[in-house]
Amino acid sequence: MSDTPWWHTPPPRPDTALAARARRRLDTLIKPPGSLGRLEALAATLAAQQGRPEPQVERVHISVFAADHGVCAEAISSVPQAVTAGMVRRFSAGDAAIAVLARQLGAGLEVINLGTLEPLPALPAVVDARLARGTANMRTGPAMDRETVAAALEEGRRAFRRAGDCDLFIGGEMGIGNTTAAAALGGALLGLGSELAGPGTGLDAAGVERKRAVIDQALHRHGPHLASPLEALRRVGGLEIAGLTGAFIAAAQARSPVLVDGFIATVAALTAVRLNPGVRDWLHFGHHSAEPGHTRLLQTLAAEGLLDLGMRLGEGTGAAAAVPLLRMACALYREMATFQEAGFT
Ligand SMILES: Cc1cc2ncn([C@H]3O[C@H](COP(=O)(O)O)[C@@H](O)[C@H]3O)c2cc1C
Ligand SMILES: O=C(O)c1cccnc1
Repeated sequence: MSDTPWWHTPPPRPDTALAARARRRLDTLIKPPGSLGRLEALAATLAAQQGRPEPQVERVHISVFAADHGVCAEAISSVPQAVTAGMVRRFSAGDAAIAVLARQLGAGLEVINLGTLEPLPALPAVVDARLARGTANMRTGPAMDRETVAAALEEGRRAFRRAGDCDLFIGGEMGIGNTTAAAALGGALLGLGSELAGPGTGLDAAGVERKRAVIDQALHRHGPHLASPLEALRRVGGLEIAGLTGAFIAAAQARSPVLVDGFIATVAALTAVRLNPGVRDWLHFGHHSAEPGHTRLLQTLAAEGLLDLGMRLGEGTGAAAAVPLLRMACALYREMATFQEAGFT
């Protein structure tokens, strides 16, 4: 038995020989070299990650982690906290945005309730894994205790394992107040203050100022403890952010490519990379969110979102919207003729 927690175990490296082979093949296809732009790099990277000469993104699984936030007591969101549980019901009913997109893609969708304020009845496609009645208010104390953050990471790993043998994993989140937690956690990881805070669901300028003050007070209160990414996650993060973090690490450890969503999911991805740097090799970024702090997060991860549609919803929607591009990249790679096959000289 080792004392090192599972989330520190480095993932394998993608197969660079397969990536090189894929790039060579791409240059033989009937097009000017490089003319399919980032679709070419996508196909090569997916081949290397999947360990397959012919990459594919047929089987997609989406896990949406949901939880409430004690910091909502500080009036940092434009909507009431009860919307978190309300949306879990809509995910289950199949008429929320991510449920519609999952159907469009033929993707699996599972919701993991890590901590709505009130319990929910048993619902189709919802796993009841409530660890707490939401987090505690980060402004006045740690959001979670040590056991809870470890359990939330573990629930993320379990959710990924339930996804089974998929070609691509997407993690989404639902939690009113979680752009405050994500901005605080991102600020802690980057050694910033509240610069990453933005309107979230729709705060006005005065609301954003209030949100920034709450984040600055929380960061000040937790001070030097935030130097550890796990402590930062525990003190100013959220249950669903920890679930996402655990799922991303587990996916990388199992050689599964991950398509990261917007602002909150990217903070979880950054947390995963800080806990376990090799995770970065397994991440793709679906889009560039309209939440202003996303730009800085993507830069830090040397990442570029595939789409830039002004989306700012979360739930995994910005990642789901990019899946057709990944599918096209794979189809082009697999199905285009080579110059030789086409008889060109
Ligand atoms: C109806 C509704 C559905 C959502 N689905 C995702 N979010 C998004 O908004 C929330 C974060 O924003 P804030 O920090 O400002 O509360 C998260 O639940 C996120 O997933 C939603 C928000 C609403 C209102
Ligand atoms: O980019 C996101 O994920 C986002 C932005 C605003 C609100 N909820 C989610």
